[in-house]
Amino acid sequence: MNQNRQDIKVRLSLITKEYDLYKRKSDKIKALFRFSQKNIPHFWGVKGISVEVKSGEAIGLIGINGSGKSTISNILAGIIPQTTGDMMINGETSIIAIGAGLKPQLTGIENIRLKCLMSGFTNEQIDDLMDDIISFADLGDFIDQPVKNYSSGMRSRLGFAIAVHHNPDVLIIDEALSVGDDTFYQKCVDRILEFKEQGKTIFFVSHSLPQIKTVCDKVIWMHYGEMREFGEMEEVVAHYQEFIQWFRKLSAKEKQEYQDEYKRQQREFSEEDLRAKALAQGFDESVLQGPSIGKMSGLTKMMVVAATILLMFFGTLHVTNKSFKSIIQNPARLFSSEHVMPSAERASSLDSAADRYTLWNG
Ligand SMILES: Nc1ncnc2c1ncn2[C@@H]1O[C@H](COP(=O)(O)OP(=O)(O)OP(=O)(O)O)[C@@H](O)[C@H]1O
Repeated sequence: MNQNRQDIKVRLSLITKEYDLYKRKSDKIKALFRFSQKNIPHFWGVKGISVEVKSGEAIGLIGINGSGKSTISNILAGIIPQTTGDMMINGETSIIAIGAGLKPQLTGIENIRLKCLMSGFTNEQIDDLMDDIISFADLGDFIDQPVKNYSSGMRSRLGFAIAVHHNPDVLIIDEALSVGDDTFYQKCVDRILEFKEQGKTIFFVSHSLPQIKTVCDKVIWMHYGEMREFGEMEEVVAHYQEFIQWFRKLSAKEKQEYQDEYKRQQREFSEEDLRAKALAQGFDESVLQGPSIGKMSGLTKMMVVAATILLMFFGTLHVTNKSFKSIIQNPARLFSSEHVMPSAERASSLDSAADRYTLWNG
């Protein structure tokens, strides 16, 4: 049992992602100061998934468009926080998604240096790695061009070359192999298989079932924010194909009704539903907590606002050198330019004035 626990590289416990569907950017800022989030439409992109993955396993993420695959890969990579749930990752992660983290204005070489510096490499280490990364990306003269001039396949090559040279413990690949040509695809697959042999963990998001079959041992089938199935690759892929065949046979109206119903469930999913899920899966209450500041309760928000006002008040007192007592006696003094000296300070300043008078006048 202990051995098994040590071997676990990634553990997701009831992970959710709730998106706020703001109409305008300004609504997002306004919401920070609102005590209730009730009037903002919500959408649960991920509705509480739990999974344990071991070292050396390659996990495929499959599912129709909008089922939550990229949301999970972004949470795993730390690009976005989960709304609730626990995530344990034993080691470093690196994500390869088309263009993820690449700065369009910088050249290929500049992007390599920037991403490596951000990952904690020294300039000497980067100099040692640079030729290998450039050779893996195989972009010719384009390596000196700004990334904004790259095709999606070229961005994917650069992203892949950088990520595999970071030597991460957990490699997340989000559709990045779908845009490369056959030669590059084979080079990437070989490197992924090498990683697996070294005991690294791979998460592989793809719509291509042949790619999933080449790379993955196990598969997570995502369906409208739920993990519909997690298990051996062959079995889950077969069930997914059966679903796709069934879905294709539906009429346009039936397809629409099916999608509308699941989307409704994603909009109306509630904390009570999540609590029930936690209970059913044997989790305790702590798994219902999350890191998101936007989801603070009304009381917490009030306390944060009160603390901020107090901080500003005492900060102003400190900067303007006014005493708490004098402001309580006359609050208008807080905004006046008059300097109110605390009594002890006033006494000592009177003493020193008297001393100066004695010194000068004898
Ligand atoms: N920033 C966001 N704000 C609101 N909703 C979002 C946001 N990002 C994703 N979503 C919604 O969450 C759901 C899951 O999206 P996600 O991109 O994870 O799906 P996916 O399975 O990767 O889709 P695809 O196969 O099309 O790439 C979708 O319904 C999507 O519309």
